[in-house]
Amino acid sequence: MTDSAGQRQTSNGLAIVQIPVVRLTPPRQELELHFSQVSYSVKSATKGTKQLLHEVCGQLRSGRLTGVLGPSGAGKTTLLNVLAGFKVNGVSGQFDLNGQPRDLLSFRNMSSYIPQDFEMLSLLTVEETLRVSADLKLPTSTPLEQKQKIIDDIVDILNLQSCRRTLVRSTSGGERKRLSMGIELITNPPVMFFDEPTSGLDSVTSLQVMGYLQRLAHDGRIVVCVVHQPSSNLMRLFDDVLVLAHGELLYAGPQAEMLGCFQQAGYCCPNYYNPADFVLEVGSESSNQRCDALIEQNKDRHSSIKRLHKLIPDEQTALMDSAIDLRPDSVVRPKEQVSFSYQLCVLMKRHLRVMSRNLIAVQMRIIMHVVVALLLGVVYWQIGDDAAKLPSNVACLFFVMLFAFSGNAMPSILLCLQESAIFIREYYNGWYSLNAYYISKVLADLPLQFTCPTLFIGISYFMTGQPPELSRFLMCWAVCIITTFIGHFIGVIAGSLLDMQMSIFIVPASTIPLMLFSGFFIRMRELSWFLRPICDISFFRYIFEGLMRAIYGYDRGHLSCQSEYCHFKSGKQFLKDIDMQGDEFGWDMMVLSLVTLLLLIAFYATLHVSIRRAL
Ligand SMILES: Nc1ncnc2c1ncn2[C@@H]1O[C@H](COP(=O)(O)OP(=O)(O)OP(=O)(O)O)[C@@H](O)[C@H]1O
Repeated sequence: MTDSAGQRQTSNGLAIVQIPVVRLTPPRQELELHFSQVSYSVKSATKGTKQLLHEVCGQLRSGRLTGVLGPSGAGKTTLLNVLAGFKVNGVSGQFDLNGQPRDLLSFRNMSSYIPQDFEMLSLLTVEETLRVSADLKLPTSTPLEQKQKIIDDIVDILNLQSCRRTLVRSTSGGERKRLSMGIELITNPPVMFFDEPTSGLDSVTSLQVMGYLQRLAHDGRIVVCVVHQPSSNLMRLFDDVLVLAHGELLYAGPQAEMLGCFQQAGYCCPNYYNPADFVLEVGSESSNQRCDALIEQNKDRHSSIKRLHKLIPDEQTALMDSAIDLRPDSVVRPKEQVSFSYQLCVLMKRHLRVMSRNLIAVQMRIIMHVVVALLLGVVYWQIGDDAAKLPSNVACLFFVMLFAFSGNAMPSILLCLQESAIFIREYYNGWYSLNAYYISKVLADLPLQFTCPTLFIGISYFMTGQPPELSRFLMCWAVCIITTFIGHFIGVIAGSLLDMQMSIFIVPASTIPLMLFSGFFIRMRELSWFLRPICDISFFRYIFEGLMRAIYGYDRGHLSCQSEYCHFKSGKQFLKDIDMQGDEFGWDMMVLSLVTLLLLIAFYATLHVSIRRAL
């Protein structure tokens, strides 16, 4: 019987995955990656150097599904990263591809790596996600029909027809796993690495996902996947296995021969016992002689397979590693397939599409600006021209500054947090350059940076009764726009550099104290001499000064006085009293533009740091 998920029940009740008949063109070349004496160490702040892999040996072959097994903390993910070429610093040993020393860059070009937490943009549909992948990963010369055919084939192969037009965030865990495979399958890579592709899935969906992996392998690819604790059903799908314990390989070879090798070393698997559970239990034992026997046995087995290549001596390895250290980017990152302008165009379209669907960071932000502007208008209704209410009007303008800044800084943190991991993965897969991502991100965010402050100042300016002069309105609008830019860039810088908790703490903690030096809470001449320089670097000072000058400067003349006594009747006199005399709006804008420029540069540097840090 076949169910809707494409599964058939056998007479003994086991679910068997029905793989659709559509096939991607099998990879042309047969590959065999042999690795020997591979070690990997990291420098840790507390313990000096820590060795995570100890001279492991084994091989990966086309047409075979290889499972990486081992207890938690054994080094499975680390080994996968090293084999895939994602980790280069601190790696030593020999990697041979079809008998020749592996060229890391071309290997990275022909392989794909699907991490456990494969981040995708949740506001694109399944088909749109595959299309972006096709647009950026296939050469520009690929005709549109061919791209569509590849997408259709992948949708069929991975059984994604039913959710083709569903947003990624609404898909099930299994569909998301299959989509992550689909994204990487666009280029039909001959080598695929998967880290825990079944994590978080139920046993039937896990079997289905593993069935797809087996199919990809049997089509002629090297497919390697880490599986935490495979059931006996899953275990049967593996052709080869790598069994890790404490960073050592206990066994690397065909699954059929695994239990025999363990038996030779004195470990006998009981009848009717899941072999995966058995090897995990052996691997969990603390190091003893029999485990050492397994490790030695595995090393002997693989050194006899490949004695032709001399190992890289330690000194030479160290040299190679330090060379890699200097320019890791160019070593592990394949070159982009499409031109810079095409990358920019695809990324812009994607950013805008995602933004248009982003309820919290975009739609709610727009609504919030309108609602707060109306509230401000009601609270400070028509006070702008009344000299008796001048202090209230100044508080109103201070609020405008505060809201334009924080109403954009905080939501922008969210915009970047969601995208950081995706950017790093796509960048390292050679989808686009850092410059293309940076420019598209800055440009695509611009419409929002103009819409929100324009709506906000447009409503609040007239409701609060500020002077009905176009030039003064435009000056206030310009200050609000630039304040929004500053808030936005501070938000995205924090969001791409720090995690959510830190960003939400750091942004207000580092900016709100600067408001003390804006000239609103205390006049500059009243500050202690050693605090005055802070006013010069507080961008809030220039924002507030700009708003004050726009409203009260430039020959505003006398304000109307609706009370018996008004202390400040002229704008000029008031500005003088708060140390903001002089019609220097241009100067304020120049400083604020400089701050924006510095933040733009800082954002670029932040993206650069985040890609270096990911290596
Ligand atoms: N950068 C690092 N610095 C120090 N130790 C690390 C670092 N990365 C990994 N480790 C340690 O290396 C060991 C292997 O980690 P790895 O993530 O490869 O294990 P794993 O077998 O995939 O575990 P799990 O199945 O629990 O995901 C762990 O003990 C881990 O704490």
